[in-house]
Amino acid sequence: MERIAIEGGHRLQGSVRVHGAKNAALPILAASVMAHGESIIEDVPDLQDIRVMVAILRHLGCNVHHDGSRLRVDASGLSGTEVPEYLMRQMRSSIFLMGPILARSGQVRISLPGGCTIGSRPIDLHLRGLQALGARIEEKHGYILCTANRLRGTNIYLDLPSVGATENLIMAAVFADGVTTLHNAAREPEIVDLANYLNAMGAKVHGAGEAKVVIEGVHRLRGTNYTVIPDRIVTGTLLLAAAATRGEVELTNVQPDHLGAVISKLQESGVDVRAGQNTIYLRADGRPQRIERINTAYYPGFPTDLQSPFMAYLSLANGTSVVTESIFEGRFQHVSELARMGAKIKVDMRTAFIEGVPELTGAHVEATDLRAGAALILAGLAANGRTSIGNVHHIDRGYEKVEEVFGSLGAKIWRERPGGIS
Ligand SMILES: CC(=O)N[C@H]1[C@@H](OP(=O)(O)OP(=O)(O)OC[C@H]2O[C@@H](n3ccc(=O)[nH]c3=O)[C@H](O)[C@@H]2O)O[C@H](CO)[C@@H](O)[C@@H]1O
Ligand SMILES: C=C(OP(=O)(O)O)C(=O)O
Repeated sequence: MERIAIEGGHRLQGSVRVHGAKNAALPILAASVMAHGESIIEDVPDLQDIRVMVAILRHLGCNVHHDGSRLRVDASGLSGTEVPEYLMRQMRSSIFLMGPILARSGQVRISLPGGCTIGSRPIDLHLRGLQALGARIEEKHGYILCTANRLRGTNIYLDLPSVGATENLIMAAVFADGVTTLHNAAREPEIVDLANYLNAMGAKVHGAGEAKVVIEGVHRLRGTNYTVIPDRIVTGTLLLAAAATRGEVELTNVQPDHLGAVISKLQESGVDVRAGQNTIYLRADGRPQRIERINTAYYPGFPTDLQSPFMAYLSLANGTSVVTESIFEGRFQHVSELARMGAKIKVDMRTAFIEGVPELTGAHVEATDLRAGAALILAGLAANGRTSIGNVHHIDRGYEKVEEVFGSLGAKIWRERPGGIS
């Protein structure tokens, strides 16, 4: 099994370009099955989840050409309506195929998706929304079969602003008869990106990024050219790693507006962060100041995906910080791994109390999920001595060429493969 090794204690310094967003590219690729004609999608990151999505698209009969970060998808010959279980299980985003395939073909058969084990992650809101649009849903032997001759526009009230349910229902509603209004929709930037892509193909989605999204049904979508937004979670991870190593970095291809809550907390911790139009500069000189409170929340609140990297950073703070995880009930698995590196963190239900220590020490640790893995990289970069991180496949789901990116900023980080090093 591969591991990531880090010789800690080197300041991150320099400039790096942030890749396109996984969580935007995945629903956009799922939406591409709705078009007659080729879409050219730019700045798609080279990640394991993307490779799984490409495998699903090909299985469904789409023509997909992968050329660096440019993907050409032509779904004119879409023939399949079923996503096999072994592909469904490999990532959470396989669920995004449900709305588009149902909308285009009138039928879809899937099983429950995989993805990070950070909580129970039900899909009840996706299913109830599709039922409201007129789909029949049968759940049998671990499979979900959705059928509908025609979907009909309606009012849908989401109990909570789920990102995935909002995306699935917007996509399904694009081909519904009449108008669909989605209330209490999620407002994440990735939803705006999906709506922009759909609209570029001829859809009529209004209000994405607000709590009320209105979708006027259309009959057909055409292919288009589209560039995915920069990854705000990768941006945040790089900023935190630079801050934890008391470094100085400039990130390019970023959208600072998407990171308001994170930049504000970084500033509160005492680092100099300045946002340009598509750049962010950060410089950190000493230990972080403690943060009185971080509460993860739906966008534009503090993103749950940056909770664990921020906690790794705060484990070095001057004083005790308090972090509450409000979105996923199982997203503190990094705590016991950070403890192996000398972090002092106590957890009470959904709140962690992080008593900052002057230094972390390298250790043998395991990534339990994608962002927990990112937190361990960050801790390893700042720690004294050598850290070895296992279960690297989690990290590869969300960070492209992770050791090259950090290496280009001066980190001593490499991948160890059984029988060799690279
Ligand atoms: C591929 C992708 O974009 N993943 C992101 C997406 O995940 P994902 O789309 O899975 O997250 P959701 O916004 O749906 O989940 C938010 C909360 O709603 C609950 N819920 C969700 C759906 C449902 O039918 N019923 C239900 O109860 C979940 O258990 C969770 O507690 O948004 C999360 C929240 O920002 C991020 O952490 C993930 O990185
Ligand atoms: C939780 C995440 O991903 P997924 O929803 O794909 O499991 C994430 O990107 O942090």
